Amino acid sequence: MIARQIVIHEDLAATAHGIAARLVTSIADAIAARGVAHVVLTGGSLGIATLAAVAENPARVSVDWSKVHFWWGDERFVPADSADRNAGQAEVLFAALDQLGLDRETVHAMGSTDQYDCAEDAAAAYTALLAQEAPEGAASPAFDVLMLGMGPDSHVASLFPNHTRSAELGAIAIHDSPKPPPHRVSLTMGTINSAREVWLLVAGAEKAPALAAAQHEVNEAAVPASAVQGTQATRWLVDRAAATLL
Ligand SMILES: O=C(O)[C@H](O)[C@@H](O)[C@H](O)[C@H](O)COP(=O)(O)O
Repeated sequence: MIARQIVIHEDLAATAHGIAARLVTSIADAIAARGVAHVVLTGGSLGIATLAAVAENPARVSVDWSKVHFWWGDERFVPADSADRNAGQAEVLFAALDQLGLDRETVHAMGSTDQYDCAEDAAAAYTALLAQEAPEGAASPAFDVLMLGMGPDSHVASLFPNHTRSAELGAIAIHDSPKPPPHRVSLTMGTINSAREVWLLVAGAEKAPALAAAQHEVNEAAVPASAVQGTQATRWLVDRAAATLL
């Protein structure tokens, strides 16, 4: 049975700290069970606030961070040092974990315009990297936790309503993104839904209609967030303002 859960927290800060505590515990559980943890990170205000909360969570010292692989659900295809890069914004966590054994070789950033001529090439390289770390016969690691923000339009990763979709596994290039910047790399819905647990991080009143729509019926094209599902659990970790229409 796939667990489906909605947890309502008081506000954005409480949501970030609640998710951080849950994440540290889930990572410790994965390492205890399988010797390794694969975690997919997300940008966005709540996504980055969550990483900052992990960086100061007292339980972080109990995790062997050298056994953790960090991946990304999506990335803006911009220069490596652009403030738009999710990977750069996550330094708030990585810098804190450097002292706790984090191996930067297992922080798998998506490619930038410094490395690749086009988003297609960056996506192909990420697809290859996912396959390299995947168990025999799989296209990507069975992510223990895959976190996603959700836009007010119900987009997740860089999968926007009635925009580019792919039935393939791995990462794809996105162009003409309705939200700037226009060029991005994103995991596909199939790869997102291959994760053991998918957590949707949603805060703010402007998200209330999309959060309600995502619970209503599955419609991947019109409401991408509605189609997200982990193989073991799907958790909507939200704040009170986002939950007003539930
Ligand atoms: O790539 C992007 O443009 C953002 O990262 C985006 O996908 C974000 O995760 C959601 O829109 C939620 O963002 P907020 O938490 O800031 O609302």
